[in-house]
Amino acid sequence: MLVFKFGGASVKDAEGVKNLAKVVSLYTGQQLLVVVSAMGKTTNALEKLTNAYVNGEGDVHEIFEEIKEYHYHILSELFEPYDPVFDEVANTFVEIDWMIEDEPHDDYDFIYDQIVSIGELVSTRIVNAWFGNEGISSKWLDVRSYIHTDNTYREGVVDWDKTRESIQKDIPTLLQKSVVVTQGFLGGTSENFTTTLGREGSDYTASIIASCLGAESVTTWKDVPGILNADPKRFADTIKFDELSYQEAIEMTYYGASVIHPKTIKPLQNANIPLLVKPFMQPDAPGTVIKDGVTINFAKPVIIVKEKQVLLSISATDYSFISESHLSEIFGLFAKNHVKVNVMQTSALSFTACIDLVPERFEKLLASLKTGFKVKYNDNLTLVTLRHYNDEALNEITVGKTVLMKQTNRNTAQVVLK
Ligand SMILES: Nc1ncnc2c1ncn2[C@@H]1O[C@H](COP(=O)(O)OP(=O)(O)O)[C@@H](O)[C@H]1O
Ligand SMILES: N[C@@H](CC(=O)OP(=O)(O)O)C(=O)O
Repeated sequence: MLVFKFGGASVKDAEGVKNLAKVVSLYTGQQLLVVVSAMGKTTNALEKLTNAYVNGEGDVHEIFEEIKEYHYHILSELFEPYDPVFDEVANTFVEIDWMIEDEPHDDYDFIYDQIVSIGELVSTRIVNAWFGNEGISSKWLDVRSYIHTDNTYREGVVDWDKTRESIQKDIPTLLQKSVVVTQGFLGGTSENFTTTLGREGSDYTASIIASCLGAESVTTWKDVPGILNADPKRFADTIKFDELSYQEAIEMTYYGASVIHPKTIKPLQNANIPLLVKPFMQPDAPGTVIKDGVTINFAKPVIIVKEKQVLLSISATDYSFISESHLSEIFGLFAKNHVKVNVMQTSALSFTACIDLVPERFEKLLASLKTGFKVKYNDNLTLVTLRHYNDEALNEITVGKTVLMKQTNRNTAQVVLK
């Protein structure tokens, strides 16, 4: 069986939904499970809606109307006015209406997941209904009953045993009868609340399902020809990799290559399932295959750019040397606040860490660090990682910028730039 993943860019409008069905039609006769993300930039819009509802940042109803309008416009281009899919979509959106009727009482991350998840629930309803229209026999599946997580909202941790059992129990039989359409990015807790797996987590969903079912391969359909040595939106003259090893792909995504979610590769490597990254507008193109036993000579370095970085400098209040017990306390606070360290350095008197700016988490981290340490920070920075770097590439990347931190080893160079 095959697992396909279609991201937001592939279903950003009615043409995208039609194209998705055309791609799927090329695989008629194969057992196929299709994972779909929210349409276009819907997750960003739902994040805005959550911020408006919880923090009063904007007009909740106005933002919600725009989200509904966007989806109803796509629906009107695909279906006749009285198609049952209109009610399915309305019944899904109503969950948000119920939530925003009351004042927000719950934790931000919990509310975020209950609201933001609606994007995938709606997009899969639309894709599934369009399959019906096109004569593709399909079944809509609520992934929250199959991918079981703990209650770490916004970063659900998968309970692999429970997930494997649920997926293996039902899905193989369903796949014998029709294409299965399900949501990326979502999971469910044991109390039946919705979790999300981290932004851009739909690739990971495809990988979880494929690994539980021992799929032949996973294909993520993208708006790029495959995996390139750098993001083509930032760099000209990129080159495509025909093949990559699991190891290289893990390193690239770990450092922030946003083309694939970082958690995607490992489960596939463990089960020896190849990951294909292919362009959804050119389904016959070879794309990039990530698999075992690939060695390549990197003609150009791999460049990974991460924006919205913060460089934190932490010292002891009595100006004593930074000791192991200080570090242990600092890392305890990073872990407690779910803040990931991208690069770090210690000197005699301070510990410096480059982290992603996730505003709500950062504020909490800062407050707790300040109870025991002196903290300074610089925000709005960029972290650039070069894999298989050379001095020329490293110099080029830093031209006209101030380097606030630099770290190199044999394979990888990292610079934090202002
Ligand atoms: N090394 C890279 N190779 C290809 N694309 C990259 C790379 N790094 C970043 N990207 C970006 O990833 C985007 C595709 O990923 P993404 O937007 O997550 O897809 P989707 O949400 O549709 O699954 C591309 O449009 C490109 O701008
Ligand atoms: N919709 C979610 C999950 C996801 O993976 O989306 P995409 O496949 O469009 O990156 C997000 O935007 O984070």
